[in-house]
Amino acid sequence: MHHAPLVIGGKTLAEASDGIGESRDPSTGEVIGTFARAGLTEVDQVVAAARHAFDNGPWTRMRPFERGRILRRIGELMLERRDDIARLESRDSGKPLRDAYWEVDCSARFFEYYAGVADKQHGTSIPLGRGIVDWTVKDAIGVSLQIIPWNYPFQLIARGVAPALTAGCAVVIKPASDTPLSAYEFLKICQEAGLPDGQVNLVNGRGSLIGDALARHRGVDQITFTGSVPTGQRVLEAAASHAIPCNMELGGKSPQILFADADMEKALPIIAGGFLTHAGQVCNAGTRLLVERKAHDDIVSRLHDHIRKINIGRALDDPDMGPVINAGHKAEVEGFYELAESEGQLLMGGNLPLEAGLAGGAFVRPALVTGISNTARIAREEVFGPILSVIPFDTAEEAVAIANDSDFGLVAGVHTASIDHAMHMAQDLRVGQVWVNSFGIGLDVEFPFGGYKLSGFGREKGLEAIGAYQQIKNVCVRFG
Ligand SMILES: NC(=O)C1=CN([C@@H]2O[C@H](COP(=O)(O)OP(=O)(O)OC[C@H]3O[C@@H](n4cnc5c(N)ncnc54)[C@H](O)[C@@H]3O)[C@@H](O)[C@H]2O)C=CC1
Ligand SMILES: CCCCC(=O)O
Repeated sequence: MHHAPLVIGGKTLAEASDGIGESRDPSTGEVIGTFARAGLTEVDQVVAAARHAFDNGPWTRMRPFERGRILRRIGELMLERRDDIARLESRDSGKPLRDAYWEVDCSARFFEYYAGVADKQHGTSIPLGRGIVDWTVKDAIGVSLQIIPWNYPFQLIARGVAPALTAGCAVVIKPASDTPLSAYEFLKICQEAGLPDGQVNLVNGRGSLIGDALARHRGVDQITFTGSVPTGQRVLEAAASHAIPCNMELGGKSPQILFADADMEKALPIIAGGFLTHAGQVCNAGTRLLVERKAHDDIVSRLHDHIRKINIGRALDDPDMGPVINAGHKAEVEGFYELAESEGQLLMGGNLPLEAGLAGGAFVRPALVTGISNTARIAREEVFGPILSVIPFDTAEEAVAIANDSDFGLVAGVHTASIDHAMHMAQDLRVGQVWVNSFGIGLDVEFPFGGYKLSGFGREKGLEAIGAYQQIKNVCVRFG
């Protein structure tokens, strides 16, 4: 049985003021671990520890290339421990084992990538004429609070913490209570790689209690949040109470646009992967399929054949699709199936695993909804489950209009053989990222990621992410 303690200022605390929480395996419902649940007492302690590390610790004074070496070592240690971390993450979050391996590999890539960026944070020199020298420096913003959701806990810690450390920040991590275990593996790796005490701290606990108190704390200088829109809005209110900047990565209802000229054989697994990965519990899941009318019946029949064969099972057995995160979320997803049935036609796939031992698992079946328009609730609301709304269109202009008619604007996929269609979509879609003949490529940490509209603001990944953790200082010197 795993136990995740708090880590504050380098000290490991097995117990905390809000008691002990339990973490369950979504595949079976079994308790697989416990965690020390921080309360308000530890909120003050953890912010003080991060502040102390930032204001007085060695990281701030270390040369950037030396920071880079420690960041690189963190990535190496992740790869050395990938079996243990992937198995723990697969069990705790319910994602198929191969996806958990991908998550660890991707986390290591974040540290490799930002290790190389650490010593390249140049400022600019601004010409103001003779007798004046003016330049900018990129200063670390201070203490970064990272509020993490349950869908990709290990990877989303890496995604935010790597650029924060690269910029010179100290960090407080607040994981989601459904997936509290892998964050402690991350802390152990940081300590072993030589990261100074207090530079990264960990507090598990209730979002509405410690998440809110941390976001309001005057000792926090910046927040990176990934999660739902309503919680993100609460975090923004808390941040506004002391006027600090936030990176918000919220929900989506991302379109995949299929033109009749696309190579259907190639498009099919991409479209399916877009809404089935991690049982649809991905912020950028492609859950609206906009299909050119003449290809509608063909693709629906191919997709239905595909989802009929989906093997659903225990995450550690590496099925096509594992469970959703918990019984409460399963009930919510099933509520959306009922809604879909009342709004259109529901085509189900997969078979629920009924073996002994799996009855307590939070399994749902993948589904397609047809016979709806983009005004249906099922086409507008984020389900965070494996359900694809299929909507026909007649022209490229209509496809863009439907795609953009959404509260969200995270990503979009376009499947076409026409360069004109591809470029038209890339230009006019109101989303943070457009994929052409692909959707969510492998281990890429190099490009920016983030949304328009209710999908949030700020960018994760790539060189753009560093800016969230820096502020610009200008120095102007007159001489002679
Ligand atoms: N964009 C994304 O990647 C994600 C979206 N979601 C969406 O959110 C829905 C609900 O999932 P939840 O786990 O309840 O997500 P949530 O958005 O409530 O939780 C995300 C994180 O925020 C923390 N939190 C909760 N209340 C807080 C507060 N008042 N102040 C500060 N932090 C707080 C949570 O403890 C967790 O660490 C899902 O069904 C899905 O639709 C959930 C997870 C990830
Ligand atoms: C795989 C990256 C997941 C991103 C997210 O759901 O927030």
